Amino acid sequence: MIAILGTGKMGEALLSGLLRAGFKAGEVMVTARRAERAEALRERYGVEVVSNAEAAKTAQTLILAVKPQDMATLLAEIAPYVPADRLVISAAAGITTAFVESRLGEAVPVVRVMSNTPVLVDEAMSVISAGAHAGEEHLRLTEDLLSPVGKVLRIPESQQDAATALSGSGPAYFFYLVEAMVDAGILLGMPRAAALEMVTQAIVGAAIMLRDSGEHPVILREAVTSPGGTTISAIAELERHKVRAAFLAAIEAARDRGRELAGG
Ligand SMILES: NC(=O)C1=CN([C@@H]2O[C@H](COP(=O)(O)OP(=O)(O)OC[C@H]3O[C@@H](n4cnc5c(N)ncnc54)[C@H](O)[C@@H]3O)[C@@H](O)[C@H]2O)C=CC1
Ligand SMILES: O=C(O)[C@@H]1CCC=N1
Repeated sequence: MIAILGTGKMGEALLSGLLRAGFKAGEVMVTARRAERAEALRERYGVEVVSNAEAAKTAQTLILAVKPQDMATLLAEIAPYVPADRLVISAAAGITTAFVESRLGEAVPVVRVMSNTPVLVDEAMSVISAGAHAGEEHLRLTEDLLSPVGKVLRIPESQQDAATALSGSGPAYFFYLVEAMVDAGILLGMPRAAALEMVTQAIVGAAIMLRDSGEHPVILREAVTSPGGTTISAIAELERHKVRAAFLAAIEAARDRGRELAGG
């Protein structure tokens, strides 16, 4: 039995992924704070919605998907019911395996995961790191849960905040870029729906080329950038507005925020 504790946006995305991957609704239980949320999850997925204590007592694998700010309260609630033969997977930004371990009291195996919302279309990027009491077997179990819904990569825990900033938040930067490009289409007099369709297909095509061609992104960009042509005029403006520097600073800020979250 697998339990997802705190079934918000990420928890629900993981739940739907597990069900698509072949888990039966009877093999997954979830917890939710609000009664309407519990009812919606029950109705949508046919899963049992239980208390955190009940989930901790029953499930062999616990996936903690509350916000970092709510993690201490959740851990205090479940600590009396989590013996050392369970696997605890923490999906929260910033929260270290040591933070979870210190609050569970026993030598519980903890695996830290940072996934992202493309889990909804089985294209997640999930990075995982083992805590002090987690071994190969626990990393394998975590990979088995996550690989049906995307890629899984093992990384040292010291890189988790950087990974959160890159791939955890990554989809948000991409949607932001789409919004900006669609606005540019509007500026040029394009109908919004047509602009969105063009931008979406350009980006999906580019993403698939990047993934499947094995080419470096610089080579792919250069192939679009004709001498004296249109693309270099756009790139010159992006450089003038320091878009690359903005990305470096933005992703560094996200990494720093992840570090702060563990403390508060
Ligand atoms: N949204 C995203 O793209 C990603 C989120 N994450 C991580 O996933 C976690 C959840 O994020 P979101 O889903 O965006 O937030 P959210 O606010 O949608 O979900 C959190 C859920 O936990 C529930 N909750 C809080 N305390 C609870 C408790 N004691 N017992 C039961 N339920 C409780 C809340 O009611 C809420 O439904 C965060 O730790 C975040 O860092 C990680 C990767 C990507
Ligand atoms: O914004 C956040 O804190 C979470 C973590 C990564 C993506 N969303």
